Amino acid sequence: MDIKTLQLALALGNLSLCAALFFFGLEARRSGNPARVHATWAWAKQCQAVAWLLLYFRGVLPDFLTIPFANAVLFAGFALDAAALWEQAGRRVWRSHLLPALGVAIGMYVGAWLLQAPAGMRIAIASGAAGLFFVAGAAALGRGWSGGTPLRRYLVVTMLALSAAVVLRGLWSLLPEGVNGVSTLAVQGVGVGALYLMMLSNAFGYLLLAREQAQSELARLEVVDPLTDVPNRRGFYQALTPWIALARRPGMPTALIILNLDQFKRVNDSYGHPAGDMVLKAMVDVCKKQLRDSDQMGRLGGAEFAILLPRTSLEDASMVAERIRNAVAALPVKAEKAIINMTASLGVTVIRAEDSTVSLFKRADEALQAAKQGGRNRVVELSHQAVTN
Ligand SMILES: Nc1nc2c(ncn2[C@@H]2O[C@H](COP(=O)(O)OP(=O)(O)OP(=O)(O)O)[C@@H](O)[C@H]2O)c(=O)[nH]1
Repeated sequence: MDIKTLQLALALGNLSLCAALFFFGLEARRSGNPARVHATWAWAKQCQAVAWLLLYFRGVLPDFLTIPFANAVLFAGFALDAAALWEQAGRRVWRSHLLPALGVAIGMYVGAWLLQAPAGMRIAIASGAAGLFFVAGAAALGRGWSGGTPLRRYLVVTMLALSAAVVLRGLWSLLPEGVNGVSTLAVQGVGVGALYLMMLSNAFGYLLLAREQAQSELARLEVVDPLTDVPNRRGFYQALTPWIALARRPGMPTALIILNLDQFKRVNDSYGHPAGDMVLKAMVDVCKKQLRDSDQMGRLGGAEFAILLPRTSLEDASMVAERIRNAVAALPVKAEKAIINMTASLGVTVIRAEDSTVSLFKRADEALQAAKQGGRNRVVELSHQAVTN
């Protein structure tokens, strides 16, 4: 395959990825889920498609377009490829490293062109820059090496090998012509072929990271409440299980508080659902400020929360609950249209040796219902006696 055909294949390959990303974004917007994550990768593909097209038309279009400009756009595309991989790997700090590197690469290449340096020098600069950005991308994939899948490791090794091929092709161009008896065309072919394979490896690597990120987000949402960012019922039960087992052994008890915001339905009805959401988030912040790091708060659903207090007696847990009740009542929540005053009712109990999750929550719920029936804005411990109001 000659170089021109490979350049055209690279342009078309990147263009088809651009088209796929465009339609992916369209679908996402239609389903009300705007695709924000793929923007960097889409830019990378657009830059590369434009650059390869310009390179393909070398000799037809003016030199400044097909040499310095095309290469600068190509470097930007490679840098953005690496950036997209780093973003998918969860590290967005790439800009501080990749942007200066891109600036240096473009500066060196354009400088060499303006100074009319030999073509071999320009090729070496371009290959070095490309190799650097490819290694940066491979490093993003390689972050998960120890726990990585064989596919991930294969892609890292492939990308590193292709980076090495690209850099060696650049170094070869610095050698005096004819030294090795290898045809220049063959070496050029290896270089552009490596770039083609890199386009494919990069796409696989990117999609692999995107899939892993989506999977870990799904796994997180199974146990975390997306609104308040505390464990949901399932997550809270998971955190509770070892403490129920531990309650069968002698030692300090573990306490459980159930908190329900009073008349929360009225907030939604009067100020709207978004205001209700703001109140829920604010309540979590208020409660967390009253808790120790070792305590665990979860959202059981609606306006109901549970708080686990390891190594805490019933008396101490009631004091904490009372502190929370005071804090909730003392802090008005600023919503868009109003300042909302809230109160909360709380039921407190400790885990007993014979408890199961069901019996524990039944008791805590009885205490909570007693607080509601006693007039709300109060704490009741399992003895069903209101300790305060
Ligand atoms: N804004 C918002 N509201 C929610 C959410 N989940 C449930 N709700 C609403 O929360 C309200 C729960 O009210 P309840 O706890 O049953 O009752 P209440 O009005 O607080 O009254 P008492 O508990 O008896 O004091 C219902 O109106 C639900 O529609 C949510 O995620 N956001």
